[in-house]
Amino acid sequence: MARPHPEGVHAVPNGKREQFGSRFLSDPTRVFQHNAWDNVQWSEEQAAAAEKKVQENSAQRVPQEKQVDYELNARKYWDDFYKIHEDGFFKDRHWLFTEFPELAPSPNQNHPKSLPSEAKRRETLECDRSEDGPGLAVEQDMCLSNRVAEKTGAPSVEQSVTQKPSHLEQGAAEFPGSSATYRILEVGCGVGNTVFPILQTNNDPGLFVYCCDFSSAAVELVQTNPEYDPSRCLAFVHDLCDEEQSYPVPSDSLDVIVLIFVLSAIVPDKMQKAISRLSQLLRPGGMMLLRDYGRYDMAQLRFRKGQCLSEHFYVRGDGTRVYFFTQDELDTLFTAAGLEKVQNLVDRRLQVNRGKQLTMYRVWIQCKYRKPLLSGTG
Ligand SMILES: C[S@@+](CC[C@H](N)C(=O)[O-])C[C@H]1O[C@@H](n2cnc3c(N)ncnc32)[C@H](O)[C@@H]1O
Repeated sequence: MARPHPEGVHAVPNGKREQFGSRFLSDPTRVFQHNAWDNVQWSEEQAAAAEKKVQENSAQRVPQEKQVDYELNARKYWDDFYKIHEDGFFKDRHWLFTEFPELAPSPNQNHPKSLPSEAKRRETLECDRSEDGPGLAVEQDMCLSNRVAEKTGAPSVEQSVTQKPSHLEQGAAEFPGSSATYRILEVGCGVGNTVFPILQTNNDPGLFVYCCDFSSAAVELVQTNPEYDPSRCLAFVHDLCDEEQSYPVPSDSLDVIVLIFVLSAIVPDKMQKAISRLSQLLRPGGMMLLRDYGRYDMAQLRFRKGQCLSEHFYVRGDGTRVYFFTQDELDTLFTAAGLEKVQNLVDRRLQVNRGKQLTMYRVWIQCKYRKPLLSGTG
């Protein structure tokens, strides 16, 4: 262990794998010279202060009837979020291919986005969002998605919510993307900030990308994106907590499943079932990839009293919810689903607002878990 610095940061020890970049703060007087510092480790004092802050902001819980509303109307709160922000909120994440090369095992090296510069990567290695966006109820417009469905041949929003994929009913081998040789599913895809970089970067002709979200507003934005190509991609509405709803692919059919800042959005007691169901879709040797919020991330410390739903689970001002994980919790979720650990890392980053002279300590967790080659998973 390197010696803690009095200001709470110190450089990583020599020889440690530089997973998340390599700008280390060894001289704290230089903190405002760059926008971000990598692999920042916390002092005991800083960790204790974070724990105290969380104890304080979780002392008063959201009343039970409001908790029920946030659960029952979770989809509506996210729909409202996307109707307000459309596709302007989350940034495209071209760092994906550095952290998760499984998404583009044979990338087109000529594509400008396939090999992100370190500067670009620093800029985008986060999922930042407003914690207190206004909640605004807007009536759903299902017609747009149905017009899109007509144009693209994709299932309409209503169809994809209510219809079971026919191949599952009939046991047929045909399903969307069944002729592909490399299948990726992104769950909780939002407006496609992961999907479109994958489609741009991974030029494997055998690639097929499925992506889903329970917000029909988000899925519409994916389907209406000029880069949406139904011969390579299927966007559909799906609630990963809904055990009655089938995915449009059979068991053991996916090479990769991606979860980027989505597991944290669901209620903790539904996480295990959701991961176990997804695990069944992976082919033996297939990988589940996750990046999500870590315990004591700045976003957790910023919550005010009265926004806590249960331990480490909070509701934002706009009604969307977020959980802050430990590495062990994620390990338990994945291993209980029959997967084996390939990677489980914590990324501690110090972001700096040089104009306002502010420091922000971010904590993200990144995991890769594989379905064993010979197993009875589940
Ligand atoms: C923080 S956003 C991340 C979006 C996207 N993965 C990205 O990184 O840009 C969380 C996403 O999860 C979706 N989501 C939340 N709960 C879900 C559920 N039960 N089933 C499917 N999607 C869900 C939300 O609609 C939202 O798009």
